[in-house]
Amino acid sequence: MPRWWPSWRPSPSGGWPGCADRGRTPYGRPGPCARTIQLVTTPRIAFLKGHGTENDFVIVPDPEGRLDLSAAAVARICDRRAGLGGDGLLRVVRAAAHPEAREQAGEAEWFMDYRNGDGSVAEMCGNGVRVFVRYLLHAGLVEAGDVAIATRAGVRRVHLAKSGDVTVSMGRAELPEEGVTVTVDGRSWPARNVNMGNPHAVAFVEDLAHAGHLREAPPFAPASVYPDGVNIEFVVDRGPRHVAMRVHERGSGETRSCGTGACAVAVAAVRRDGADPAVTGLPVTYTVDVLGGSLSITELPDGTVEMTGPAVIVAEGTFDPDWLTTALA
Ligand SMILES: N[C@@H](CCC[C@H](N)C(=O)O)C(=O)O
Repeated sequence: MPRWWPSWRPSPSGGWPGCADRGRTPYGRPGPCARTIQLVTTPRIAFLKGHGTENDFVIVPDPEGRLDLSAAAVARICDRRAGLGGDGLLRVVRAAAHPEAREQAGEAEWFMDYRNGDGSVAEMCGNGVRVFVRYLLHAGLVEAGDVAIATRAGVRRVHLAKSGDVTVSMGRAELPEEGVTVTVDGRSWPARNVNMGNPHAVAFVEDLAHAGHLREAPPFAPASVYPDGVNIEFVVDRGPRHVAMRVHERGSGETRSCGTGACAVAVAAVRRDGADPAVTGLPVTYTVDVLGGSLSITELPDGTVEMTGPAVIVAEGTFDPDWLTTALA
């Protein structure tokens, strides 16, 4: 049974709905309205905070899909000074309750509605999906073992134990021929185009410092290769089957890790190193160091990419209703 179970939304007028029809939770148990007057006037929407290799997220459980989170509201929640702070937001919605998931979720009961820190929608988040499943386990909504999660990039299968690292089957990478040239501070590199459900441009560089401050998205050309923007990874070698990366994430800026980015980097390194499992018939594993830790990425002979890494829940609480009403307005 989840500990936090939002079942309210602000009324269109900005106030909170009365409790006449809200006295019971979706499980039929008495809800707060049935118990105290104070909670009637201050209904609480839950949040949690979590991270995977320091790519951090605000988690908002919204099983019945009742919250209307505009881009501006997400950006406000993810603001590190005026809000809770996060690289992105994970809204936890039942697949059956979300129009983007209903048709394609298959056996997946839960849909990961991922938003970048600026409120933009992205297809997939590799660190996010591990944290998402860690939350489901924490809230008692799934059991340890294999769990299917619906995302905008399709269903992803996740293996999690009660504690420790989480493994995600990230699907196959797409490697369109056309790449781009990325430029920072007068230096340019060719970047490989790798799609892990979301778009990445992977540039092998001599020194990670050459990526500069990464406060703004580095320019790339031709722009037509990524009409919806791109995540850009800068990569150096650390040893055999071992690389390190920095990333500028579309919609979030420089982050301390990007799971889909680490997969894209490993897939590009596999091709560069002539270790393609489809050719050798052997799985190959790369360690990808990110600023916030390390991820282990394996490509299998059928082209499937698996990612293993940590997923941590840090805190849980409730939004101040007045603040949230303003943020959602
Ligand atoms: N941090 C994520 C990727 C999040 C989405 C990305 N910024 C995009 O817009 O595609 C990850 O761990 O994969």
